Amino acid sequence: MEKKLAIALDVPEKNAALEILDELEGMDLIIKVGYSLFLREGFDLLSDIKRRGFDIFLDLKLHDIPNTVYNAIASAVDMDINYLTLHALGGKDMLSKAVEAKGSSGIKLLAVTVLTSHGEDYLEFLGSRYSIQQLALKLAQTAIEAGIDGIVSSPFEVKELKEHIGKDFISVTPGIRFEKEEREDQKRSATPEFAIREGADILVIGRPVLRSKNRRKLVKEILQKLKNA
Ligand SMILES: O=c1ccn([C@@H]2O[C@H](COP(=O)(O)O)[C@@H](O)[C@H]2O)c(=O)[nH]1
Repeated sequence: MEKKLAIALDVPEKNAALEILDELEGMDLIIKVGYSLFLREGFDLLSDIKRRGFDIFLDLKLHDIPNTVYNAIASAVDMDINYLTLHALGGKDMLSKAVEAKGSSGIKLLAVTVLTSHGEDYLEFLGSRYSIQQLALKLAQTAIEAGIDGIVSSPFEVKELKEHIGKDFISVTPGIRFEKEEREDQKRSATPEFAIREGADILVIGRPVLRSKNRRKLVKEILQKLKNA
């Protein structure tokens, strides 16, 4: 598939969001809206995003009992969104119900494996007998078997997932940072070049773009890297 860039619109409210959307208008981008902005601004903001020609990635990271996730996704299919996340940790039954609720709608369901803010120490703390790589693969395999469209992981797991999962899927990688840039809370972060090389299909980037003095220029540069891949 054509490689894409998702901008994480992690800003506190609508005016800040619109300023960024206006700056990026006309570019071939996915706009990722997390639950903090969505809870504050709701569907109106999603319409603003669509009106500017962007695809919408609603990052709600659903994780609940199967029936509740089924109902959430049944509601989501009526909205004009392109991608929606849920946690693979919710298990096979939850993932299968999500796929059932999605039905024939065009929405792409993306399963989050191990958050990019976690390191091996967190799995040790949980008493896991799996490494991050192993757990991400196990969760991704379960999600893809259930019929989920894509997998969210750090760039470090992409190659292994692509090699071991016998089906096509969309690989989505947050945790993107430029060389020598502050990683903040991202423990498994990598450069755009690395993520592309490993086979990621959608790169998700938030703060490095949001804090840039010239967001449009920076986004253009990343899009060029994706185009050249
Ligand atoms: O494992 C995950 C899953 C989702 N995210 C989300 O991606 C962006 C990353 O933002 P940055 O500012 O580039 O760190 C953010 O919205 C997260 O909620 C993730 O980082 N890791």
